[in-house]
Amino acid sequence: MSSVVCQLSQVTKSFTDGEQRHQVLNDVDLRLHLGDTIALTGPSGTGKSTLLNIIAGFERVDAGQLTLLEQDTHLWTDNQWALFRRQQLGVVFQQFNLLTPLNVIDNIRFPLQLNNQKWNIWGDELIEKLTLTEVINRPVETLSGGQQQRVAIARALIHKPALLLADEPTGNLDEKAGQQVMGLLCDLAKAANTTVLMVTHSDTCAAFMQRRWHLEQGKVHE
Ligand SMILES: Nc1ncnc2c1ncn2[C@@H]1O[C@H](COP(=O)(O)OP(=O)(O)OP(=O)(O)O)[C@@H](O)[C@H]1O
Repeated sequence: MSSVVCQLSQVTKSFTDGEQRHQVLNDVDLRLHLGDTIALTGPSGTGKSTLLNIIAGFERVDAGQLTLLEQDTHLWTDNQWALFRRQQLGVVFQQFNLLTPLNVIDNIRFPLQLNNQKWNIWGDELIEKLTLTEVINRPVETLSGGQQQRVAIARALIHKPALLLADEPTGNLDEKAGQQVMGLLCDLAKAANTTVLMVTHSDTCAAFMQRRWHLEQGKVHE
């Protein structure tokens, strides 16, 4: 049995809007093993991004347990969360979220710098496979959407994180660019032995993942 990268046990989360309490997650149990690739689908507003935010430590659970790399996060300090995010987590968003004053190579290098690591052959491979060689010195804001998302994937995987969280990574791309990005994301995550949890509204994108989970009315169903 491969190791467990992320486990949620009876996780509950709600938000308060004025007088109203809105229960988003209701006793959610799930487990991600090393190398899993999972698509998370579900109607708009059901809590898919909230679930990713909880796993990334940007939101805290109301009740239940979140285990990351077999450590209970309940008592993690802000520093422990920062270390987990820096060393073990990659994120890809719909809006790319690149560092716009920087060029392509400096965006990709950024996580390595945070971890005091040097550029290595994996970085060269990422650039080649993501066909970024020609644009390596260009400011990222001058690139197409597809190119920017390929930079975001390189930046998310450069430190070979245990877990990649992707929130509608193809949402801003046309179908052709979206499928290309999905294929590359899957191949490179596999090469890095990175587990992927990806939120998507697209059946085509979900089909790139090994498994699919559906979030509705506070529960995750396989
Ligand atoms: N920080 C917050 N404060 C208050 N309510 C929030 C907060 N974050 C999310 N919510 C609410 O929680 C619910 C779930 O939001 P979330 O963004 O997780 O849904 P989603 O499934 O990702 O939606 P979409 O598919 O439209 O992106 C929504 O009703 C949203 O308004």
